[in-house]
Amino acid sequence: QSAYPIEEIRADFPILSRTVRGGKPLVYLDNASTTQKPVQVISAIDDYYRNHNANIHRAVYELAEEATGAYEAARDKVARFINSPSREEVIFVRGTTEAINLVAYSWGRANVGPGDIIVTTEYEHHSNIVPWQLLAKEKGAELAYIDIDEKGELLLEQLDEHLETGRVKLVTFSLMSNVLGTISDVQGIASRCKAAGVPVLIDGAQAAPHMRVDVQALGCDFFAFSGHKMLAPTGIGALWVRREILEKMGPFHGGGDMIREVHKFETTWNDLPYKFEAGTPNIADTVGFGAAIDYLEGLGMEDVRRHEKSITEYALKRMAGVKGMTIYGTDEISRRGGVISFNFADVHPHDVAQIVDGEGVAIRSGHHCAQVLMEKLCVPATNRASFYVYNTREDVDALVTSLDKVARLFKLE
Ligand SMILES: Cc1ncc(COP(=O)(O)O)c(CN[C@@H]2CONC2=O)c1O
Repeated sequence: QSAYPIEEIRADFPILSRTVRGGKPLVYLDNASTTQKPVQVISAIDDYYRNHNANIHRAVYELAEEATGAYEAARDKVARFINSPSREEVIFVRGTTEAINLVAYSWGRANVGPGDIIVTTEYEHHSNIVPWQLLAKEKGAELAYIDIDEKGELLLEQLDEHLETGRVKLVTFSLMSNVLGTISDVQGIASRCKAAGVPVLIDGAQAAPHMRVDVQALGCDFFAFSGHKMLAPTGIGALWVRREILEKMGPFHGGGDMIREVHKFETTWNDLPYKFEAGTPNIADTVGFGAAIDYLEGLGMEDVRRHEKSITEYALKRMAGVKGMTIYGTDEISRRGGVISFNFADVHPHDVAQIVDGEGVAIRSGHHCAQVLMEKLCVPATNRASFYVYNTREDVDALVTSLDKVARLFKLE
């Protein structure tokens, strides 16, 4: 669409001018793994260390006030970005993995017991399966799955069956699959869980960077996502918890800042959200997270999603013409994010990625931390191309040209 300032956007990402493999222009199509950073984010971090660096929340000198102000301003930006009812419900964590582990530890241990069921789905990332396996094993609870159909859509009648047992204590799922791109029927899940009085955790790692997220409209109780998948540095992300639940949760880590008073044998906790932010946090990268949100808000999440739908639709069409290609997931573009996983007949994905890399195109080959899904697809791994705000149709053309080369090399028909 003409209004989308793709050239100005690309100029904001120095790394996109790189060449690789002997002078070939970099075509970066592994955004589901991590995204590149605009100069606005890089400069925000640089400026913080050059001019405002101090530890936060404690000292009274001006530098510390500036550092605290920058850190807490980032929290306000995150709260607005996900339409949280308040800033106190936003906890900074390292990323989605830590966010989900915090819920499993601080909420799960106090609320899940023997015979209880935690429901998740077949297409989850390991960070939304393994913490629940650990909790279930420790508590004598059970893990249950919602299966997917051949198009990667969740079979919600299975959720009904699990809920009918009356033993379900949590339903936890990805709003968008990082492998299939499937955008799940969150209204269908949340309405069923609300009717059954069961809390919902949404893994928003793949969704939050790519579509407007409104935790109030989603009707979830926990929402986890990572900064590095949305133009921000690694090592910073956020967990949103509905206040009524958060107020009842015990702390995750003990230490400085999360306390009010420490005596030899008794300690009282700090207010929300600081009760869940022990120790010196990742201040500079949090400031970078805020700058990334400013950048995305500047583009507008509706335009981000519109651009990605256009690129993904174009990619699906062009890739369908490549010989020997199998594409996983739905071709219903309104239910698919900017992620395309695919395989070539019996060519190992690592061989495909290697040949494609030789043409300067960076895609991912592997199980994408979703081995339960790989079992379902009956493949050890897939190739995955994933798009973001700076990708172009020319990037897709470069991908398809390199995939045609794979088809020729392996004489695929
Ligand atoms: C859906 C989903 N959930 C959880 C995570 C874990 O996030 P952190 O690693 O930031 O804690 C990821 C990361 N996506 C991975 C990262 O590498 N390749 C991927 O697809 C993800 O895509």
